[in-house]
Amino acid sequence: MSDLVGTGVRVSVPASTANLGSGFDALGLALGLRDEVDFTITASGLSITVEGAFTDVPTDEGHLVVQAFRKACELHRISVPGLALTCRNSIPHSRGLGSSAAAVAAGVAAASALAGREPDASALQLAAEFEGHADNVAACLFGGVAIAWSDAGGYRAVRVDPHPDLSPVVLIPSQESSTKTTRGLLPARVPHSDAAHAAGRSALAVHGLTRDPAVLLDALRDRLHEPYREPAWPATSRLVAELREAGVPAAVSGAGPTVFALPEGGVLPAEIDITGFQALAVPVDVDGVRVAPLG
Ligand SMILES: Nc1ncnc2c1ncn2[C@@H]1O[C@H](COP(=O)(O)OP(=O)(O)O)[C@@H](O)[C@H]1O
Ligand SMILES: N[C@@H](CCOP(=O)(O)O)C(=O)O
Repeated sequence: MSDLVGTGVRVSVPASTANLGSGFDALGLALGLRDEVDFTITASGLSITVEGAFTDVPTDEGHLVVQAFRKACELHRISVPGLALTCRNSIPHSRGLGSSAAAVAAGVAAASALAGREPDASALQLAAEFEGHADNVAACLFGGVAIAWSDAGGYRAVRVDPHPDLSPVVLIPSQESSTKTTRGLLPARVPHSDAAHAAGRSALAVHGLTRDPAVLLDALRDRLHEPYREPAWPATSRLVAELREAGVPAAVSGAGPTVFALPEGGVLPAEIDITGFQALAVPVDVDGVRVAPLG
């Protein structure tokens, strides 16, 4: 019998907004909207309880948190005879707010904790390999602004402190959009001038997110993914354009269809028409994943 039976951890994971416009597949920002998952190691079987606003997920081995947890347990050589999971979901699914990255990060962080480890570079590697988007995963694990990349050694990221004046508003439509589907809209090649545009703007975005938010209106403009994905969410593209026109730094959040905006003081100009979107002011999250023993 595993000596873990009867023990457990509570994991709290933040939402994240990836890309920040010009930083396609590279930049992420953690947001203070959290899912919470309780993992209890039992003698046998699998039970999953899902509470909260977003409950339409499998309740068997197909559950994303379970899949990531099992994979990470294998890596840490942890034997888990049975598992009881209670999920309290607040991050909207398939809206571009990193719900899948949060689910995977929760599973990986729980296994790390049972192995007596803090979530570290190997947790990033495992979670990003599993989920596919290191920009979301790094922001979710480590909080703040993530700069992510990959090389022959795997997925890497650095965390930088966000500027304290960032006051994000996310505008969430009821429409869902699958990240996998909209990645299929991206071309294999882009013009050299668009690549150069992205290099400059994404470097500027890091400066804006950390040192000088005044440059963000320019910095968040993108040519690498937003124009190609527009057919999947035309209303999102219109709202991003309207916000930029009004001087508000804005971008498509992740693979959409949520709109990410940084209005001054966290208040959108009254003239912006947000019909069809739910506006939610969410603070920047600086903590990343939190893990505590279940008591
Ligand atoms: N908390 C969760 N528990 C289980 N599965 C989840 C959870 N969050 C997300 N998922 C899975 O991930 C899918 C959404 O992933 P994706 O299309 O990448 O969108 P998002 O931008 O929300 O990450 C959901 O349909 C669901 O299958
Ligand atoms: N860089 C990825 C980010 C996907 O984020 P999500 O929150 O929509 O899953 C992409 O743009 O595909």
